[in-house]
Amino acid sequence: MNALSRRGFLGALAGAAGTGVLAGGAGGVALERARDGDATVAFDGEHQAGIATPVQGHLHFAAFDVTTTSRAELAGLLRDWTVAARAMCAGRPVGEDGAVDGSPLAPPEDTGEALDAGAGRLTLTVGLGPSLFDGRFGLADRRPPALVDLPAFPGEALDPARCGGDLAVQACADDPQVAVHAIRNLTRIAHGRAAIRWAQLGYGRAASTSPDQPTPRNLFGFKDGTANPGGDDAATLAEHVWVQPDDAAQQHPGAAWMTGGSYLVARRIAMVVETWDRTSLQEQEQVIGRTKGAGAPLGGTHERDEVDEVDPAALPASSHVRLAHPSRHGGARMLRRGFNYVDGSDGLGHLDAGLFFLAYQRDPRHAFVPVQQTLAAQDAMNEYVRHTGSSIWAVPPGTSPEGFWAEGLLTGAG
Ligand SMILES: C=CC1=C(C)c2cc3[nH]c(cc4nc(cc5[nH]c(cc1n2)c(C)c5CCC(=O)O)C(CCC(=O)O)=C4C)c(C)c3C=C
Ligand SMILES: [Fe+2]
Repeated sequence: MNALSRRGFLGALAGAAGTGVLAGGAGGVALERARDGDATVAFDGEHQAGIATPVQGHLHFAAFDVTTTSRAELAGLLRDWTVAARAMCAGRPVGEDGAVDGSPLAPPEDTGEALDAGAGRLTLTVGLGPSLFDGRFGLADRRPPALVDLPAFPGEALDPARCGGDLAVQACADDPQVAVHAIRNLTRIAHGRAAIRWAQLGYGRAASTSPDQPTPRNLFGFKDGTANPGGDDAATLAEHVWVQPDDAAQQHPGAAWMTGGSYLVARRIAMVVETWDRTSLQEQEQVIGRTKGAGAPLGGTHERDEVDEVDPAALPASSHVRLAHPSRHGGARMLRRGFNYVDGSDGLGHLDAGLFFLAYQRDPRHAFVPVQQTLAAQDAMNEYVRHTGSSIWAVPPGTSPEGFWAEGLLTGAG
C-alpha cells in the first residue's frame, strides 16, 4: 500500500468507525486493529500516550541538544514535531506529500522506511530536561522543583555521552522499523534547531503496564513488572504518576503547566550477564527476592502474592524487591516501562547488554531518588549491574487536537 492509498485507507476507516483507537493519554483501552500493524494509539488526550499505554515491543529513545537560542524557534520545533508525531502515530507519513508524492527534484518529506508498516501502535512521548530551563530561553522561572538534578549515587559509572539533554522523545511501537523511522524523521525536522545527543534502542518490553499483558522477563531471566501499577488503574496513576493541580501550584506557581504531566527517569543499566549466568539459581532468587519460574516473592507461592505479606525470614534483607518495595519508601510507587537492550559486545568477551530503565512518577524526590539511594547502598543486585547512563525529564501533559507539545510552558502564563 503506498502512502496515498494507505492514508486513504486509514482515513476511510476513521470516517467509518470514528472510534476504536486506544485512548493512550487517558489510559483508555479500546483497540482498533484494522490489519496487522495498523493498530493505532490516540495521540491527543489529557496525558501523553506512551506512559499508561500497554507497553509495545520496541523502543527507540533519543535525547536532543537544542542548538538554537531562540525561544520562538524552540516553540516552532515543538509545534512541527507535534504535527509530524500526530501523523506518524495515526499511520500517516510526515508532511503533505510524504515519501513518494512530492516533487522528484526535492528530497521527500518523509524518509519512507515505514511506508508499508502501518502505525504499529506507535506512541511518541516528549520530555524536557533540566538544562532547557538554564536561561537560554527565558524559562528559568518555570522549572518545576520536582525536576531535580539527580544526585550522584554510589557505584554508578556514568558515561557523560549517555547522560542529560534538553529534549527527549520516547518512541515505542510493535515494529522496530516504525520506532526508528519516527525518531529519524523527528531528528530530520529538528535540523538547525536541535541535534541528537544520545539514543538507545530497546526491545522485548522489560516491564508490563497492564495486567492483561503476561509479565515479560528481563535479561536475568526474571519476570519484571509484576508489582507495577496497572495502566488502567486511574486512582493509582493519579496518586503516583500524574502531576496533580496542587503539586505544581503549591510548590511553584510557575510550574502549573506540568499539571497532568509526569516525570521520567531514564537509566541505562548494564547487566553483567556472564557473572550472573555462573551464579546458582538459589543465589539468583535471593538477589531478586522472587522465584525465577513463577515470579512469586520468596516465602510466597504466586506471582501476585504481596512482598510485604510473606514470611520475612524467607526474603533476604538485601534482596532487590524487599529494598525497592513501597513499604520502605513511604508508599512511593513508580510506573516502570523499561526495555532490554543488547548493544553488541565490549571487545573483552562480554555482551554489552542490560536494561534501559524507564520510570514515570509524580515526583522523583519521593520516588526514584530515595529508592535508588537505598538500592545503591544495599542491593545484592549491585554485584551484577552498573548504571552507565542517566537522565531526568519533565514530561508535559497531553495535547488537544490543535495543540502542541509543551504549549503550556512555551506560550502559557505559567
Ligand atoms: C530505583 C529504582 C529501580 C531500579 C534502578 C531498578 C533496577 C532493576 N530492577 C530489576 C529487576 C526487577 N525489579 C523488580 C521490582 C522492582 N524494582 C523497582 C525499582 C527499581 N529497579 C521497584 C520499585 C520494584 C517493585 C518492588 C515491589 O513493589 O515489590 C523485580 C520484581 C518483579 C516486579 O515487581 O517488577 C525485578 C525482577 C533489574 C534487573 C534492574 C536493573 C538492571
Ligand atoms: Fe527493579
